[in-house]
Amino acid sequence: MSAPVQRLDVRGIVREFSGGAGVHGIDLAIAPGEIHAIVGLNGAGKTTLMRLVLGMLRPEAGTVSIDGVHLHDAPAALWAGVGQLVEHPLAYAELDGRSNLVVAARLHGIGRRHAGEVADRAIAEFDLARYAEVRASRLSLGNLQRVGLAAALQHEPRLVVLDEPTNALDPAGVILLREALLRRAAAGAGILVSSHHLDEVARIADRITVINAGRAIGALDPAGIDLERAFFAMLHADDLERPAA
Ligand SMILES: Nc1ncnc2c1ncn2[C@@H]1O[C@H](COP(=O)(O)OP(=O)(O)OP(=O)(O)O)[C@@H](O)[C@H]1O
Repeated sequence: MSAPVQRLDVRGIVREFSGGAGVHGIDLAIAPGEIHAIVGLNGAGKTTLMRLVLGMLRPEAGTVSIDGVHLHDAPAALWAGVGQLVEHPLAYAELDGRSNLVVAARLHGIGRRHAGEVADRAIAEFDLARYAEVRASRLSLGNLQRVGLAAALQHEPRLVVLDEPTNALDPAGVILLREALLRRAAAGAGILVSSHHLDEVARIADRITVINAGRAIGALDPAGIDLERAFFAMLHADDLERPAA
């Protein structure tokens, strides 16, 4: 029997910056229905890895496949099945929240007739009704983040990539996002998420990969009891083994 197609399959990906920073050969796979979290200190390479996965950065070596399709062969339609929030929330400052969502839905291949309906569902899902008609430029950071997350998830992507998505969220937003991700995973999406909040990650992730100095150095057990201690022990052992360049 052939191996099932992974939502995301990253093999030996490398992108090095001057001074030795970057990503130095990471393998990572996400099966349908799986939530895979990456954790690491500031500058470990999480965002760089996500930018490589999304084709925003070109790798020097290694491959990325989404649903079995190599990125360099990827038709535009493949991106309609991806939802991402890496760096700034997608938002046109002069458009209100709902209009931003309609534009994002259209960009992800949702037809004109359905885009409004999709946006309205996302507004309900992220509790944005009060802000639907507020210009993006006037939204608080957290509400802008909610709009960005809604835009990343509303078209029901098969692969979701989110970089530190809870950073600007209030506790209610954190819960809404958690539920939104669990629903997508239950429906078969693969989800890659980075975070600095080990406890939050442990609540939703099936797998947690630790990134240090541009490498994947091990996994944390989401059901483990003292994730923080295990995390720092892993970093410490890796730093001893491979002193900083
Ligand atoms: N375009 C670039 N040119 C040079 N160096 C870069 C570039 N992009 C990232 N880096 C460096 O690569 C390393 C990894 O950065 P990256 O943003 O991937 O880390 P991160 O794990 O996402 O960190 P954080 O938790 O702070 O967001 C850092 O040392 C960063 O300064």
